[in-house]
Amino acid sequence: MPVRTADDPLDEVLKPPPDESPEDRAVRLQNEAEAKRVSLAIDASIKAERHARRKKRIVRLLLLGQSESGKSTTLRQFQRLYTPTAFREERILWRAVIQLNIVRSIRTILDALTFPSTSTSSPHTSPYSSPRSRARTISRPPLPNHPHEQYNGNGNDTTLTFGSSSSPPRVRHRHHHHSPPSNPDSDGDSESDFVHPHHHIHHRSPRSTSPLTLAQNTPLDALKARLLPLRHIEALLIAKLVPPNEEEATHFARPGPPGVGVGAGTSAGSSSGASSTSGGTGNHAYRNQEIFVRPGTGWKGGLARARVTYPGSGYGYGDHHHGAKQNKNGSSGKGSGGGNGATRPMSAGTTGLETQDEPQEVLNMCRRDMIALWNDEGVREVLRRRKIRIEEESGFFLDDLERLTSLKYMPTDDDVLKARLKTVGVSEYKFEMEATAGRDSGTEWRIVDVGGSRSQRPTWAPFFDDVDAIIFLAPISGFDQVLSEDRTVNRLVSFLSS
Ligand SMILES: Nc1nc2c(ncn2[C@@H]2O[C@H](COP(=O)(O)OP(=O)(O)OP(=O)(O)O)[C@@H](O)[C@H]2O)c(=O)[nH]1
Ligand SMILES: [Mg+2]
Repeated sequence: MPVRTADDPLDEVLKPPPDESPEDRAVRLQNEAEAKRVSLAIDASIKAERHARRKKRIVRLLLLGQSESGKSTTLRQFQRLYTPTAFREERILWRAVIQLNIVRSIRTILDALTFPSTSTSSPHTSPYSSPRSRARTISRPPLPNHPHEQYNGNGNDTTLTFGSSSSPPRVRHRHHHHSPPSNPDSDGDSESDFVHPHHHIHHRSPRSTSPLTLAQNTPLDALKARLLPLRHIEALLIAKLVPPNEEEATHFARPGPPGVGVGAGTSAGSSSGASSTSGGTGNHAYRNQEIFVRPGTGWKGGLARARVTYPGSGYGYGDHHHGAKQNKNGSSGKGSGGGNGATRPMSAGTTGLETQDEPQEVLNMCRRDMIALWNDEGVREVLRRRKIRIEEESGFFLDDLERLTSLKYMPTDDDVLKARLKTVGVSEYKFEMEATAGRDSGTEWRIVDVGGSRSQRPTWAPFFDDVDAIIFLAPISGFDQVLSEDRTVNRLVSFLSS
């Protein structure tokens, strides 16, 4: 039977040496007292933390619904109502999204004028065309492939006249001839869409000078040339919004054939890795696909010129991003980042964003032309006949150009809520109600925002387990609309089967 030499093996290890001097003994005792003090402090802190965690109520909320149903908008509403200070500080960062929304709306118009019906302005392919018109065109046969509607590559073959011409509607084809549609008012995507008392489409030799003008007597070609910098701005904004390592962050629309549209062949310029941001030989299939970024703060961080740490800010900028193929137990899962001590972009007034912003300067420079373009009756008529209702689309700001293009423009709360940036992936945001929001502090809200398009829905599954509430958003306008990702599916039907 073994003989015990000590009650505690540690005593054996830690016991003082037998020949310890009185001085060494004093030092040792002092060290032991200090160690005990630190240990007790750690115990007390752990106990207090446990107590606080038990006291704090955490509410987990999952936002679900189709794409464009308003999930991210609802999230922003939460931020606006319950963390107003943080929301206000962040508004300047939304300016880039609003700029991009504007630039893309303008390009949609110019594309509609430049590519009458074979290109992206077709309701069959343009995400900017009204969902209603898309719904109506679901079962239509493909567009007639009229030779005169095809782009010939020189960028000058199709020209439009706008203005107060009293000439009757007419279509002239210098190189091609075909019979006009039997019913000019039919709902089809026919040549008749482009015939209007106030404008005339015709083809001319590439060398001819455009006789065609906007109502303000501005030749369309000249206007397009003056709006060319918007192409660069579009690429620049995407490069700003998309983190450098984001491979599929954007299906950025590629420019059309050389020399056509808002601008052609403008490279991404300062692109810092935004994939396929531009290029002169783009594939039309990608031309008008909607731009998206991963949710979370990645794009916001990219916009901020400086960062600052807000200890105890109570607002979780360090939201947890979950990739499309990642479940919530993945490497970016809960428990890290966010909350106190999170890093967040600095806000307006301190970053200098409002004074040194190239896109804003370019928009300011182009504002007269953009306003003229949008307000031109002939242009409106072309859009109407093309059934492109950008004013019904999310991210529509063209009615507010005067204000939005000011050099000192600061997005209002409403602007931020209206801005459209598609979500891909899943992200969790932490909120702790600010005292100014008039609510009890102590409740932490964790809101999960997901991408709503059909390809994104498998990523929702892991988040059902651990939620206190789910808000499923269903836009009531969807009854006669179709999914942008599949225009053969009615939105309401898709919603009911989600
Ligand atoms: N008129 C109107 N527009 C709204 C309303 N709610 C949201 N919107 C607009 O509709 C768009 C909805 O976009 P998001 O909130 O980004 O939609 P989402 O559900 O997050 O879409 P995905 O990120 O693609 O899944 C925004 O541009 C809003 O401005 C509303 O109640 N009325
Ligand atoms: Mg969203």
